[in-house]
Parts: sequence; C-alpha cells; structure tokens
Amino acid sequence: MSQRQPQQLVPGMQPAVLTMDSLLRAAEQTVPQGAGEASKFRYRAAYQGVPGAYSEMAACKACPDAEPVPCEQFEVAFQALSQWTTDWAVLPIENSLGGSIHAVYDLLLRYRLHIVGETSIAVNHCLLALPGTKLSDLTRVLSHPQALAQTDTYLRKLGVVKEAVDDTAGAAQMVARQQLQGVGAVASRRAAELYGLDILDEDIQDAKDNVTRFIKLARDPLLSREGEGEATPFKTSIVFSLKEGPGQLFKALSVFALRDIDMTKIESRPMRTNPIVLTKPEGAAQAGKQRFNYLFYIDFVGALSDPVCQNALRHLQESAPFMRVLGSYPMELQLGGLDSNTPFDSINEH
Ligand SMILES: O=C(O)C(=O)C[C@]1(C(=O)O)C=C[C@@H](O)C=C1
Repeated sequence: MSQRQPQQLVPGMQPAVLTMDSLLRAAEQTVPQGAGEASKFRYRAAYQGVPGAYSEMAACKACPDAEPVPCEQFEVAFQALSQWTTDWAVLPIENSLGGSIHAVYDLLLRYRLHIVGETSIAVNHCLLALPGTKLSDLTRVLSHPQALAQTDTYLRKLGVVKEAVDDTAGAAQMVARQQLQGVGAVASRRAAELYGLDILDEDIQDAKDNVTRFIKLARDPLLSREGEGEATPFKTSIVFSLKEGPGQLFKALSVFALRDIDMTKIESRPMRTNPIVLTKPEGAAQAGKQRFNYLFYIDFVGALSDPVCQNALRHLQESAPFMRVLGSYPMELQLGGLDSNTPFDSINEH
C-alpha cells in the first residue's frame, strides 16, 4: 500500500498560500502559474487556511488524488476553482456545535459552481502554545471563530481573552512565527507538529461529537443517471426564493413531504440584492409593512435524475420565483468517518 509522503516540516517549505492578488496576477499571465513544474499530483484542490487546517484534511479526504492548495479566504478558493487554478474546492458548510458557515452559503449563490460531493471530519481541538508554556501562563487564545465557538466553555473556564483569526492553523503559525509568549492557539494536532508547538490540552471542544461537514465543488455538475441514488443514496442541494403571502414556506416544503422526500437541512439567508421588501395585502390601496426578504437553502435525499425529485422541483417552481440546483451528489452516510487526530500521511494513498 503506497502512502502519502510525510510533509516537510522545514520553515519556508510550506506551499504558497493563494490570495486574491496572486490570483489576479496569475489571470493576467499568458503562461499558467506552475506550468512546467513537476508535481506528483494530477489534480489540485483549493481549501481555506494554511497547512494544518481541518479544511486541508477535508480536501485530502474528498480529493485523494489532488494536491491541497491553501487559500487565504473562502472567496479565494471559489475564485481559484472558477479560473481553473484548481480542479476542486473543499469548504466547510456546517458544524454540529457551531451551526452553518453562512459565508459559504452566500458564496455558493454568487459563483456558478456545483456541489459534487460532501465529506465530514470529527474535529478534536487541541490547545497549543510555545514550548515550555504552562496552561496558567495563557492570557490570550487565538483561533478561527468557529473553533472558538466550539471550545467556548473550556476557554471561559480558563479565563482567557479570545481572538478571532482566519483559520485554526493560521493561529498556530502566528504564535510560532511571532514567538507569542502567553498566547495559545486552538488548532489540530497536525498544526502543533507543523509549527513546532506544545500541546497543552486536547479534545477541548464543548461536546465529544464535534463534526464539521464540508462540500466539494467543481466547475461542472455531476451528471447523475436515472437509477443513480439507489445503491448509494444521493443528496440534492437547492436554493430558492418565495412569493410573498401567508403559508408560502409551508407550500414550498409540502412538495417534499407529499412525495416522502427526506429533507436533511434548511437554512435561510437574507437576499443580499434585495434584503427588505414592502408587502402589499391583496386589494389594499396602500402598501403594508416592510419585511426581510430571504433565500432558502435546502438539502434533500434523492438524485436529480429521479423522476420523483424532478416532479417535486417542478412543483416547487410554482411557488418559487427563483430556484437553482446547487448540486446532486453521493451522500456521506457515516458522519465524521475521519478523525482529525488521524495521522495526516495516512489519510490518502497515492
Ligand atoms: O480553521 C480551520 O482549520 C478550518 O478548516 C475552518 C473550520 C470552519 O470554518 O469551521 C473548519 C473546521 C472546524 O469546525 C473549525 C474551523
């Protein structure tokens, strides 16, 4: 069994992190960035964060034959995929403790990319600090906002000031690079190894079951054939808006209930282009009240090729002025099948 080669822990050997600026420069070049450079990987998968981020593990799990490409922000990962710098992008969409990652929902609408898979990771957070630091020395702790939320009870008891940064591994990298005394980072075991930090405590999340679900995006949709989804269940993700008036959401959701279609997730987000609407009751001379205007994101069990699902979506369009399918893809049946403590080099075989 061939295994991924252990990554070099030498400073300066880390892969370059993609930023909006570097992508803009690459788009202006006639010769694609990296052309001619030998790589043992055929494909590339963008993720947000730096090496050691949980998203890097998810990218390796979802795209075993791809080189994980670090990106500064979520949008850089969307952009990298859109402009063919990578073949996929793997992004967190929800966590069992912290809930939905709203920024990713909003970007799904802005970019015309397709969800082609999902994966999840059981996240075990560690508290890291410079070698020799004791728990009682810590006054500040840095991490990604989701990771800080997932370890809130623990950090409150410790009585430290919490500071949000772009990603968990980025927090560890900052503590190490800037030699921050008395400052901790909530991050993975791999981040401790990569940046030479001590693990002061582990499994510090508020609940044992701390699972983050990630989506795998591609430029083209996964074309499912009729009958697909019978052996491996498929999931379909859609986004839609509603007409105004009483009972509209109930009507929209009934198209799934009527057909025994299992809805696994619903999320509403303000419609950024038109966030407030004026409602006018039918027959009324004057405008009524103002209300917020929402987009609804739904995941349901079923393949787009299944005639029952197609009928449900046709039915939904009767009450939805806008509807888009975000993707139809094989559903992950075992949540958190990969533990973040799993040695990184054994995640994928090459
Ligand atoms: O910062 C990281 O390591 C990430 O991969 C991001 C992220 C997230 O956005 O939720 C992923 C998993 C954990 O839930 C915490 C943070």
